[in-house]
Amino acid sequence: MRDEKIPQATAKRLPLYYRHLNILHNQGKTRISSRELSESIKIDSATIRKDFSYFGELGRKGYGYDIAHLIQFFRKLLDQDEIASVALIGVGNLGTALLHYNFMKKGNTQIEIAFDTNDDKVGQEIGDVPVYHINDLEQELKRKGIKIAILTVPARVSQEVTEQLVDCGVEGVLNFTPSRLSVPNHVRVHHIDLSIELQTLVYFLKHS
Ligand SMILES: NC(=O)c1ccc[n+]([C@@H]2O[C@H](COP(=O)([O-])OP(=O)(O)OC[C@H]3O[C@@H](n4cnc5c(N)ncnc54)[C@H](O)[C@@H]3O)[C@@H](O)[C@H]2O)c1
Repeated sequence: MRDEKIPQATAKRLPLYYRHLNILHNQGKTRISSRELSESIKIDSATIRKDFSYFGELGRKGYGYDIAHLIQFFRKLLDQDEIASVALIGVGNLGTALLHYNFMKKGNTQIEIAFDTNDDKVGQEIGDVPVYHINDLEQELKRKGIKIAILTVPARVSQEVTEQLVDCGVEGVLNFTPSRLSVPNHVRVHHIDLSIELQTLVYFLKHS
């Protein structure tokens, strides 16, 4: 691999390539051109070639890409052989839906534990995931060595809960709340803001 930083946009597409290559592999395909890959994955072929170029020669001119080789390469790159344990904070409408959604079928992440303040939820198992009281956050996260959290609490408590998470050693937060969170430099926050995605879609429809 070249010794240069991979752009965030490229890094975000890697799991998509990995998932799609597995689908093609399961369909019995053994090799694919960047044009064919582009058509099936709906990303233009110049972007695919540029993304892949960060990792050296993954394909051959006139031959295309060997699918099994690419899968093996991306599996290693994305640490797919290791399962990342995740905690979910806030078992409301969205949190409950995510607990029922089985991440394992799609990748290498698994929600192992959930937390809430509501006594009606604490002690339940939702989608096979146990729900604990937020007061047990530190003890349970440290016991399980969990470093990634999904945040599905109301916006008004999101900063306070994030600070609790950071104090417990969490290094990555997938933030579903509309709040912009302040975190120390070593912590990474990814925002999933559905209203912004929708507004962006509306903008593109109007301006393209
Ligand atoms: N529901 C959606 O479709 C949706 C979509 C996108 C984003 N969001 C965002 O996701 C977040 C959750 O939305 P929702 O509809 O599931 O809300 P909700 O009110 O149904 O659920 C929030 C849950 O968080 C719990 N909670 C409150 N304070 C807590 C704390 N300090 N620690 C732990 N748990 C706590 C509550 O008891 C509740 O179970 C919100 O910030 C919302 O803006 C929701």
